[in-house]
Formats: sequence, structure tokens, C-alpha cells
Amino acid sequence: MNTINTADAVVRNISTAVEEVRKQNPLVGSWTNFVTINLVANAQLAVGGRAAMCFLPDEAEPLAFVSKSIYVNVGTLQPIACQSLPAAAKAAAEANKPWVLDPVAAGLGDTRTSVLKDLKQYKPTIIRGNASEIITLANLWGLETEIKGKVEGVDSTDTVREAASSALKLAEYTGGAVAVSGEIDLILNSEKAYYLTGGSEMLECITGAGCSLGGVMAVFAAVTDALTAALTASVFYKAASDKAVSGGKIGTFSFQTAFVDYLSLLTPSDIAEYSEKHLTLQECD
Ligand SMILES: Nc1ncnc2c1ncn2[C@@H]1O[C@H](COP(=O)(O)OP(=O)(O)OP(=O)(O)O)[C@@H](O)[C@H]1O
Ligand SMILES: Cc1ncsc1CCO
Ligand SMILES: [Mg+2]
Repeated sequence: MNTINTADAVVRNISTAVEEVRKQNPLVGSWTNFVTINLVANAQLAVGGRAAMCFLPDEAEPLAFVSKSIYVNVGTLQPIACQSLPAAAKAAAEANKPWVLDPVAAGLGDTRTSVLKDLKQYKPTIIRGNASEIITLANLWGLETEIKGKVEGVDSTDTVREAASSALKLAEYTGGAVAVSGEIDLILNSEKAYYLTGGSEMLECITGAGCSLGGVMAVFAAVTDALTAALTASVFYKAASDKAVSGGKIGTFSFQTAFVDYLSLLTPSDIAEYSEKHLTLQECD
């Protein structure tokens, strides 16, 4: 395992991504669940992006056309999502726009399984999920030989380290990045893997920390490569959540407010400094 220092390209890339998003204010089109849609949009705005949320299949192409990147989350599937989510992914892929997949509750029900299998062909630029979702998606996409991984509703019952080989298989298939979230995050592509420590466990006490993290990855994917985008958003979440609890005991909803505040307040150098302290490069076996 190697520690990172400010001279490393990865830290420079991360802080440049933060600067570029604040300069460019990229529009991100999202197809996401109605539990956390408001947090997703507000988190995207807080880091410097712009948000547009859609549901109808005929909006897939025009949304991909005007957006710099697309976010697809399968959290609360309605019957129409069987058409609109694959249409959104197809439109993003055909328009050469990066897109992020959040396979919420992968494995729960035949419809979700069928939608997730359908999305495989469009090779997401970034896949973001908790450990069980990542393991289950690798299973659904036929990349695992052994059936494992157990999503409990939208929660993980597996550890991030247990998801490492599934994450790598997914990244090898898509050619993009995969981010596994939890107490410690794992962010990798087929060549490099990073572990990220820090952050507050209060993120587990609000709904949509993971969904909005995926939405924020899509913001950064608009201005940089898949791995840097996934890393930048992940560092932002750990750093802003630490800041939100720095004043002492805080209730869950006030935490959410303070957390989004810090997403808007942290500077490129704050994020670079946090990366230097909390990121480690893991040699792939
Ligand atoms: N115990 C923890 N300590 C620190 N950070 C955490 C902890 N648990 C989760 N996080 C952070 O919370 C964010 C969301 O990760 P999580 O794994 O909870 O997503 P999720 O299960 O998909 O969430 P949701 O489905 O509620 O949107 C990530 O930034 C992750 O690093
Ligand atoms: C709680 C919940 N249920 C479906 S989606 C969602 C948001 C967190 O994944
Ligand atoms: Mg989730």
C-alpha cells in the first residue's frame, strides 16, 4: 500500500476537477428515485454543477443532448422505468456522454434484475454502489463464477473489501471506474485502486448519501476522467461530513444541512489536503 502526497498526479487531478466544475457549472441529467431526488439535485448544485431530473422515455435523447453527463439510479422503479432507464443509458452512450449507474437494491425483484441486466450493454462510465450492490451487480452481469452478495433492502450486508474482486471485474468489463462506498471507500479502474478513509458515520443516518454521491460523481465526470471523477466526489463526501460534525453532537437533519453547506464551501485546496491525508493507492493483485 502506498501513501499519496500533494506532488502525486492524482491529487492535482482531483483539485483541478473541483476548480473546473466551479468554473464550468456542467448540467447533469438525472434519472433517480423519488426518496432522495431533492438531496441529489441539491448536492449536485452545492459542488458547482446544475441539475435536471427526468422520468419519461421520450426525454432520454434530448436530456443526453443538453447534458454534459447522465446519472441513472434504480432506487424506486415505476413500470415506466423499464423503458426510460435503458433509454437514458442508450442516449448517453450514443451521445458519447459519461454516465453513472447506481444499482440501488440490486437483486430485489425480477423487474429491477431485468432493468439492471438491460443496462449492461451500455457500459457505465462509473458504477457506484454499496458493497452488496456491487457484488450483486457483478453476479447479475455474469461476471462472477460464485453466487454471493446480499443486499438487505437498500443496505449492504457485505464489507467494502469483500466487494473488491467484483468491483475489479465490473471495471474490466466497462473500461470505466467503480466506486464501492462504506466506512472506507474503494475506488478503482482496471489499472489502479484507491482506498479512502475518514468521513462521518452520520452519513448512514440520512437517506440518500449514496444516491447523491453518485449524482455528484456524474457532475465531476462532466469535466474529468472516470477514476478522477469518482475519487473527487468520494473525497468531497468524506471531507464535508467530517466538517459537518466538527462542532460536536448534531441531529440527523441538521447534519444533512451542514453536510450540504460544506459541499458548497470546501475549496480545491481543502479537497487536495484531505486527499493527501486519507487516500492510499492499493497495488492490484
Ligand atoms: N460508517 C461510515 N463512516 C464514514 N463514512 C461512511 C460510513 N458509511 C457510509 N459512509 C459514506 O457515506 C456515503 C454513502 O455511502 P453508503 O455506503 O452509505 O451508500 P448507500 O448505502 O448506497 O446509501 P443510500 O442507499 O442511503 O443512498 C459515502 O461517501 C461513504 O463513504
Ligand atoms: C430508502 C430508499 N428506498 C428506495 S431508494 C431509497 C434511497 C436510498 O437508497
Ligand atoms: Mg444506495
